[in-house]
Amino acid sequence: MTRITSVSLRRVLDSRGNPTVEADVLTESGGFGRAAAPSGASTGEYEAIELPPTEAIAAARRHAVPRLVDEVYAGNQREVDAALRGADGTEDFSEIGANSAVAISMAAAKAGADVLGAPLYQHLGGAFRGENFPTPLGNVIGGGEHAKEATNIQEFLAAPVGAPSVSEAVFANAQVHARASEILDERGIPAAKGDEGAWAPAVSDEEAFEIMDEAVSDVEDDLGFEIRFGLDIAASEMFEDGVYHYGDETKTPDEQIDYVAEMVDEYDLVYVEDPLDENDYEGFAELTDRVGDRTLICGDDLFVTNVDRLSEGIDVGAANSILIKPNQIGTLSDAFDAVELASRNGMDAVISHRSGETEDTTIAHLAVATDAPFIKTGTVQGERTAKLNELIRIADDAA
Ligand SMILES: C=C(OP(=O)(O)O)C(=O)O
Ligand SMILES: [Mg+2]
Repeated sequence: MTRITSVSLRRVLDSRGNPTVEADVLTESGGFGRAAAPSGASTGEYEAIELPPTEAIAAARRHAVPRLVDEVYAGNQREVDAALRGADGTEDFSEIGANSAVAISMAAAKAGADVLGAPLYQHLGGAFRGENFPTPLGNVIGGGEHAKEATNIQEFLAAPVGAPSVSEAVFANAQVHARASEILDERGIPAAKGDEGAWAPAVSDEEAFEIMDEAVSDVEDDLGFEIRFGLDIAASEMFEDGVYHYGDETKTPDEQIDYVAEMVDEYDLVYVEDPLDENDYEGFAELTDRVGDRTLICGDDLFVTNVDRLSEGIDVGAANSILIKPNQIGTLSDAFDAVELASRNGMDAVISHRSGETEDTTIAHLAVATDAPFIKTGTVQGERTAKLNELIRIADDAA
């Protein structure tokens, strides 16, 4: 029933206006799945390889499509993803491109779900999923690689941890985003938006902390449930010549650890992603030791959704959380393996978008399927609201 009869690939636009790979998968009983690859700007050094879409499509047509069509069942995700790995033959998908691989992997999952008549989150997560919903981490203020002339810290993320429902959480983040805009106006600070729709004002990180704190407190008072905030520091992007660059100022790795630990306590941060360079397992371990009892220290560029890098991190206690981005590793099976390894070791897996996105909503289903405590997928702006609105629909469907 779910035998794949066709895989087609095309170039479509992503949210930055760049081309990306979209895949359509059809099965013999008429099941259909469509998915598109996202794309990062602050990519980790150890991510699977994204090829220029035209090259990725040509290579996937040559190597992967013949191994899938009439050979593999879309309902068997492990088999689909093993065929993709076999077709590629490298560790990092440098032959067919992680962009082709992830688009096909996700499209096959959707085609499998379509044939089974199950929502994607249930097909991926099983009959017992749909009970728990992730708290959305909403990017409200940001800079780094996502916006020029803005904060050094890449993302200031609202976290409505006390929201009674996923819908109320989604709307709370939108309200924090709107309140941050008012505060910027009150201070006479103009702000464009970055790649993910966060405000990108030319303010210091210190001022961004203050604005975020005020916006979160105001909306918390208004809505009557707990809202905190967190960060994606994306520190690898700041790290050069052994120090972290904050504009003209620098911090040594020890100073960076002290700074992040102080911010965790001063602002009661619930989440800190990539506080240190992607090669500094020991620094991550020291920071996790200091503040890991009261906040999530999450590895994005550190782990790149890769079980080998995660295993190294587990050995030294480098973090208590991992960011999961399917396109960093290339298939849903690999992403699930990383989630499972993390949860077997008491770590939280947070599902995430990329800064370059499409209307694809797979990660909303993935977050519910894996019981993720958080999903990072923006706050406003179409390619972000596509996932947030899908989460609201999933909650309705599961009720
Ligand atoms: C979403 C992120 O940005 P990018 O997709 O640019 O890596 C991130 O760093 O977590
Ligand atoms: Mg990150």
